[in-house]
Amino acid sequence: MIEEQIVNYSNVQLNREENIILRNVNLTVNRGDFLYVIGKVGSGKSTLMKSMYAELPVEYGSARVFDYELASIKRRHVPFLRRKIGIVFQDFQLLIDRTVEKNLEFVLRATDWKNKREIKDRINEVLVLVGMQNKAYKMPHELSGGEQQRVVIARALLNSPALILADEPTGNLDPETGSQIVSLLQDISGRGTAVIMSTHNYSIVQAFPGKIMRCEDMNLIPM
Ligand SMILES: Nc1ncnc2c1ncn2[C@@H]1O[C@H](COP(=O)(O)OP(=O)(O)OP(=O)(O)O)[C@@H](O)[C@H]1O
Repeated sequence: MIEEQIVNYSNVQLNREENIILRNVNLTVNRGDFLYVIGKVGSGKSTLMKSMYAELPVEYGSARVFDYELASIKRRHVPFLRRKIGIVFQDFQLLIDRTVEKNLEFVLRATDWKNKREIKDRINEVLVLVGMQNKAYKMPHELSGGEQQRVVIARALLNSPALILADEPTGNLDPETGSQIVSLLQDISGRGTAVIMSTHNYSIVQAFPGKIMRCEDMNLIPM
C-alpha cells in the first residue's frame, strides 16, 4: 500500500529575517503519523510549524503540504491550505466574549458553512470527540485550562483536517491534564489525522510514543 504523504520537505531552509533558523530540512509525514518536534528554546520548532501553514516563507528547497508547494504558493491559495490544517497552540485563543458553541460556530461560518442544522450537528460531533458535549453553553472563563484546550482541539477538528499542528499544546497545563490532551491527540491521529506536536516535555514523549525529530544547531535530526 502506498502511504498518503501529507508533508514532504526536501532540503528546505527557513529564515527569520536575515538569520537562518533551519537548513537542509528533510521531513516526510504520512496520514495518521504522530510526530514530536523537540529541541531547546529558540531552536526552531515554531518556525518549522509556522512554515507548514505558510505563515513563514520557505527560502530554499521544496516544501509540499498536501498538493501545495510552499516555496511558490500564491497568496490567494493560502486560505485553502489553512482550511485543511487544524492549528492548536499553548495559549488557548478562544474568543472570550461568547460560548463554546458560538466559538465553534464562528469558525464554521467563516469557512462557508451556512446550513443551521449541519452547523449544529458538526459542533456536537467535534465536542463529543473531545468529551465536551455537555459544555457547549459555557463561556471560556467558566472552563479549566484543560477544558479550554479541548475546545481548541474541537475547533481545530471542525473542517476534518488531515493534519493537526500542535505547538506546545500542553505548555500551560498541569502534568495530568497535559497527558490527557496528548492522549486525545493520539486518539485523533489513530483515526487517520497526521499530528505534529512540539514539546519540551520529555516525560510526555516517553509516555506517549511517536516519531521524534529534534531541532538542533540549525538542523532537524531524526531520533
Ligand atoms: N518574529 C521573529 N522575528 C525574528 N526572529 C524571530 C522571531 N520569532 C522567533 N525568532 C527567532 O527564531 C529562532 C527560532 O525561534 P522559534 O520560535 O522557532 O523557536 P522554538 O524552538 O519554537 O522556541 P520555543 O521553545 O521557545 O518555543 C529564535 O532564535 C528566535 O529568536
